[in-house]
Parts: sequence; structure tokens; C-alpha cells
Amino acid sequence: MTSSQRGQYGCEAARNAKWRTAAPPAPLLKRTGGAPQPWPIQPNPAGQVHRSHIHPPHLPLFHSRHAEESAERPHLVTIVRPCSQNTLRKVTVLLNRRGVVSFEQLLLDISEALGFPRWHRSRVTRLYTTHAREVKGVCDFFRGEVAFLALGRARPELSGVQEALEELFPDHSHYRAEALRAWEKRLRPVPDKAAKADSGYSEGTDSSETNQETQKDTNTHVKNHVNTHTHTTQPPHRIDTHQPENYKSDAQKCHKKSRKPAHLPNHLQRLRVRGGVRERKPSVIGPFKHEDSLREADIPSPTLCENCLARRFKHQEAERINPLSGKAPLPPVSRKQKGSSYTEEEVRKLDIHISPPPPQPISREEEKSVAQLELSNPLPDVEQVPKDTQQTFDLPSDDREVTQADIERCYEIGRVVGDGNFAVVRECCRRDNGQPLAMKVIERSKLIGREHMMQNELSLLGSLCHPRIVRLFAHHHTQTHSYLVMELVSGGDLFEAINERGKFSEEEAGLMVSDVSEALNYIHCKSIVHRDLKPENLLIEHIAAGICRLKLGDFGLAMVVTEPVFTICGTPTYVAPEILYETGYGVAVDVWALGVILYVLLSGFPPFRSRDRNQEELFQLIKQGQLHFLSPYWDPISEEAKGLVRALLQPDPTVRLTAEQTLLHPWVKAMASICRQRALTDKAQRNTADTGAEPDRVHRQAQSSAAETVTDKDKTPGHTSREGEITHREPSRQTEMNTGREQDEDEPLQQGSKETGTEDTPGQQRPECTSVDSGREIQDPGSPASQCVELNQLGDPPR
Ligand SMILES: Nc1ncnc2c1ncn2[C@@H]1O[C@H](COP(=O)(O)OP(=O)(O)OP(=O)(O)O)[C@@H](O)[C@H]1O
Repeated sequence: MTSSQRGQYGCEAARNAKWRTAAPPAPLLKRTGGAPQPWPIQPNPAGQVHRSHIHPPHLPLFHSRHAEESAERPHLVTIVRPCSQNTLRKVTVLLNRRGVVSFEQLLLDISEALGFPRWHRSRVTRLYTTHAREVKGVCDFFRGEVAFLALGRARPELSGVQEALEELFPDHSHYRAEALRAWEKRLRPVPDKAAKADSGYSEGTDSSETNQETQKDTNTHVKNHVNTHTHTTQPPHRIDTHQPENYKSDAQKCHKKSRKPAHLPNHLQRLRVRGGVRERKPSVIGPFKHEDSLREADIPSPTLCENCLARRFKHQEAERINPLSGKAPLPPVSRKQKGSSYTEEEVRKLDIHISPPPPQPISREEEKSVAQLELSNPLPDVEQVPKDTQQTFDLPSDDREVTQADIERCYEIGRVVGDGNFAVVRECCRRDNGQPLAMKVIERSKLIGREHMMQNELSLLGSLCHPRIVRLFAHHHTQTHSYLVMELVSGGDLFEAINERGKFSEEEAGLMVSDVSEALNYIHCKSIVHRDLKPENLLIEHIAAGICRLKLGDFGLAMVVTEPVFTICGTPTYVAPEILYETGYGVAVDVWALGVILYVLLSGFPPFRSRDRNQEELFQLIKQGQLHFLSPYWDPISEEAKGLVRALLQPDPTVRLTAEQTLLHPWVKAMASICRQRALTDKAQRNTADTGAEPDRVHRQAQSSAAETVTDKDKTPGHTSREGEITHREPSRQTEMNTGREQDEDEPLQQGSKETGTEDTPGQQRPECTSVDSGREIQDPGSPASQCVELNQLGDPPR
């Protein structure tokens, strides 16, 4: 599963809620301005206007009943999103209860208002009151609170929460301390319930605590309603001195007892204001500093580009907790050490079975396709599923429950390698043989009513066995969690890679297209449509220097298609026009998505993009299917590559290339060959280094064997491309490769004729790049150079 609008595992309507065309826009949730706003201006009792801070939620501007009953009456709510590196985003929104369609929609709207679009990994998925009580629904949200903390899937840092509270209540230290204590409780790991850590950060406060807190909040609300007008102008600890004792908060009672100022935990002290300067962790990455400095100046921060965000996440320390035992962090996943306490025999005794996989029957069609694939794309040393993953668990035919202890006895669970809406994926290894694996941990409570979707994924993915598709080896279920044991693909996902790199060379993109086509061809032969092909679902294996291969994962939306499907689902940027037209679709929708991915890989931004991230506008653009190769970004890209993009993004699915045709497309083959040559050269060089053989000879051998392979490949019969022009054109790169000439990575690619769309600006220069790591960010031609630009529907691409 993936980032944007990860909405699998739902009933037919809900599961397809990755995005929902049916959902009306949310006109009544308005951002008060284009960017996160400063605090609302409110008059103080003396009639002066000053920049007020948020009143603690137990001093509601609107009583809960009032808020619920006065649906028409909009009111302001401030929401703060603690981000990594102790930065914040905040927004004040005008809300009308009646305008909120659903809680899910509300979360998405808030997320977008905060600058995290709905498809974004860091989008808002949970809302909390300032006292760490999770907001569970629309009514809950409209109980009169005026400030909330918005969180994503990642577990928040307490320091981040503290920062948020400081932003909200700078003058109310006691109130802050009280709120912080509630957060401490919530975020505190509970060892015996450690499995919950997999799915988030709600384990610290048990339900009784939450209930008590809710009760306490409610009491406070009821009470404070009486004195609202008084309370709004005074700090909470002073107000409460006028309240009956039984309404006093814990912190205030504490304060009265000890007569000492509220105490912050030691590890938070460093974030407190000292000598007027707030201590901050230094920003690891240069370009992010602008956000901090803007914040210091109290200027609403601009939306960070996705590249920035992704890098920021990347630089966060890898989490190393054992979700099942809550024990000390595990070492990196490694093969079993001598003397390991669990043997295969011991593991066998458990309810979890270990045995070689049953032989997979291969149909004729598959045989043919596999033969073709082998002919067309035999990269050395990179095709094979590693030997030690070939021995797999039996997939149980029933859903027998195991215990967490069983899971722990069988697997050593390591760091998080990815997460989605419903799952956290961790490295793990089998204790009996040390085999490294990935374990997708799904909180079952999140699947209530959507269980059949997981079953669907299990049965489909479990039946597939292809080197370009992530293998599912086993699945286990405890009372609370499901564990999918999969092949570990260690290079991250393509989404992250695009964030890092911006865009890719034609060779790299060609190899990736080849890989995805292989996977698609394989599943399409089985009449399986993936329906959620996008960079987040393509996992990367690094094969040789500069060469990475992809594996397709996340079959949450996949289905067997025997007749036209009408269900609207997918992810907006990658959705095919026939899905939107609701005329019935089939496997060709995956090929369209591949076309979008290829476009993104080559240019760094998606082919169809709405200026204001307006979904309706995006869908209109997709339906119109007008493809533009925006200059100057596309100028260096070869005509062959553009031709393939056109053939994949063919609005008519009957004319669109198939996965098989894509695989056999000359440009794809040529690019894959170049990568093959590189891999061989790389291997030869490594061999040379190992054996001390004559470098030139080894290199020549590698090149000639690559050239032979290409010549053979080009004779591959059965290429029935629908785009004749492409089929018969000899890619110039291939000629280069056959002459044995090394293509320098940085060398400009073959100059194709310039095809500009209406929005092209003649003579436009590539904007200055912001260089960080590999540092190739394209600046928005229309925006000031200082502003970050988000790419590939990861933000604001070039218009
Ligand atoms: N086998 C694997 N090896 C390594 N990393 C993986 C593996 N499977 C998934 N991941 C990482 O975990 C992330 C989340 O996985 P996945 O998309 O399956 O979760 P999900 O909860 O199903 O997502 P969604 O929100 O789409 O429902 C992926 O984007 C990827 O980065």
C-alpha cells in the first residue's frame, strides 16, 4: 500500500476511497488565506486589538452543544501540525459543521490547508485535542475545541508536541504542562501492548484514561460555558482559581498542592526559552532552514516542496524498536548467529509452518511470456530471486490465530522500512535461518468492515511468483494484528527515489519501464489488474552502481478482471481516462499509469497537473488527454522516449500499448541494454579488482557480450507495436552502444526536436537548481527562485 489516499481494504465504495469523485468539494472548510495564517485577531477587553493566542480548549469560544446545534455558524479553529526537525505548520480555518461531509474528508481538507496534499505521505491522518485525546469523528471535532494538533502516520516526538503547545499557548505555561503530561502518557510505550506501536502512537493512554480525560474535558466545557466571556481574556490558571475545586485540572491541583511551578520532564527542558533564544536542533539540511527562519519571524511558512520533505524524512533517525516485545532496539537484521536460541525444529513446533513452497503451476501464456522476458531482458545477476528467499513458509489455507509470542519466536523484527495507511512495514528475519524478510504489520481494527480487501491482497499476491513482483511468503494473524511476511526489497520505493533525484536518465527510466512492464505483463496474463500502479508501490533493488531495478508491490486494489470494471479507484495523478469516463475498464489502466510514471521519471513532474491541486480540474485534464512535453524540461529527451510516452498515454485504451508491447519497445530494449552493459562493466571491474585480471580485456569482453545480447534481442520476433514509427526507428543510443562507446551519465542525451505545448515559454531557461544531496530540483519557472517547487504531483510542478 502506499501514500496518497491510501484507502484500500474497504467495501466496494469505501475501499476505493483512495479518492472519491463522488465526494462533494468541501466549500465550507476554508483556509483563511493562501498560506497558514497567523493567529486570529481578537479584541481584548479593553477594546484594543492585539494578536491573541489560542484559548485553551477548556475555555471554549463555543460550547459543545452550541457548536453542534449551530451548524450554520462558522467558527475559527487553529490546527498545528508538528513536523520533523521541530518545525511546525499551523493554519486557522473557518469551519461550518454542516459543510463537513465526513470526518475523512475533514482530515483531508485540514491536511491540504496545512500544505500536505491528500496524496502526501505526511498528510494528516489524526487529530488530537491539545490534551492528547484523539478526535474520532465530526461531532467530536465540533465539541467546541478551538485548537487541535494534527498528526500523520508517524509517531510524533514529544518535543514536537511541546513546540506545538508552545505555539498555541505561549502565555499559559501551566496549561501547557498539563497538556504535555497528557501527551507524555499517550506517547509512553507500553511494553505488554507493544504491538500497538506498529500502528501508531495511541498506546500510551488506555481507553479508560482517554475516557476519563474526555469526561474531564466535557466537565470543563460544561462548566466553562457559563463563564465563557470571562475566560477568554485570562490565562487558565488564573481563571480556574475562580472555579469550584472539583473543576480544577490535575495540573492546577498539583500546582496548588506543591506551590511549585509545573515541571517539564528533563528531556524537554532543552527546548525551553533560555535568555530569549529558543534552543533548536540544528537543521541537518540547508534548504529547510528557510522554514525555521520564517517561523522565527512569525511569517507563515510556505509549503515545503516534496523534495525537501522527503529529504527531511530521510534524515530522520531510523526507528529501532521492537514492536512486539517493546524490548531494547534490535540490531540490524542479519543472518542467524551461531548459537542462536531458536532452531528450525523449535520454530516448527509452533503453529506457524515452515516448508518449501508448493510448486506453482505455470500456464502456457505465462510460459510464453516468461520465455519472451528472458529473451528480451536477461540482465546478468539481477533477475534471480535470491536463493535464500526461495524457501518460503506455507501459506496457511485457514486463518488460524497465532499469538504475538509465536511471531516473536519465529521472527526477529527490526526497523521500520515504510508505512502506509493501514500498515507499517519492518525489516525482520527468520530466527531459524536468518533469512532477511519484510514484515507488513496491519492493525486489524483498522480493517473492520474491509477484511475482504486484505483477503483479496493475500490471495492475489500469494499466488504470484515473479522476480519483478514482491513475493508474499506467509501471513499470520493474531487477535489484533495481521502480519504479512514478504520478500525484503531494501532500496526504498520509487517515490522516495524521485524525491531524491528529481528525474532520471533515459537509460535508468527505460530499465524501470522494462521492469514494470515485465511485472504487468505477468499479472495481465493472469487477468489481474493492479489498479494502483504508482511510484510508492514500486520498490527498488540496487543492482550495480547507478542501476536499480523495480519490484511491484501493494496489491490492495488488485483484482481479477474478466469483464469491464466500473469501480472508480486509484490515485488521481495516475488514473486512466476510461476510469473517469466510467465506461468500463480493464488491464490497460495499469499501462496508462506506467505512462504517467515514465513521464515523471524523465521530467520530474507529472503529465497532468492542476495548478491549484484541484482534483476536478486534474480529472478534466486527464480526460482531455492533451499531452505536452514542456520546454525546456523535455528538450533533451529523445523522440523515441517521447513516442513511448505518447503510446502509453494514449487516451483510447484499445490503441494504447499493452504491457507486452511496452516491454518489447525498441527504446525500452535499448535502454535496458545500456544498463546491461553497465552492469557487465561494473561486474567486470569488480572481478578485475578481485582477481587482478587484465582490466582492458575483461572490459572488452563485457562490452562485446552485451552487444551480442542486444543484437539477439533486436531479432526477437513478435513485436507488434501499434506505433509503427517507434517500432522501426533505430534508437541512436543503441548505435552508440553497439560501437562500444561509453555513454557518460552527465552527457546530454540525444537532442530530440522540440515539441512545445501551449504553455511553453520560448527561451525559458532551466531555473537555478537548489542542490542538496544529489541536488537536482527544478524550480518552478513561474515562482521566485527562493521558493521551493514541488515536483511530480508532489507539489507544484511547472505549469
Ligand atoms: N517488501 C517490502 N520491502 C521493503 N519495503 C517495503 C516492502 N513492502 C512495502 N514496503 C515499504 O512500505 C511502504 C508501505 O507499504 P504498503 O504500501 O504495502 O503499505 P499500506 O499500508 O498497504 O499502504 P496504503 O496506504 O497504500 O494502504 C511502501 O511504500 C514501501 O516503502
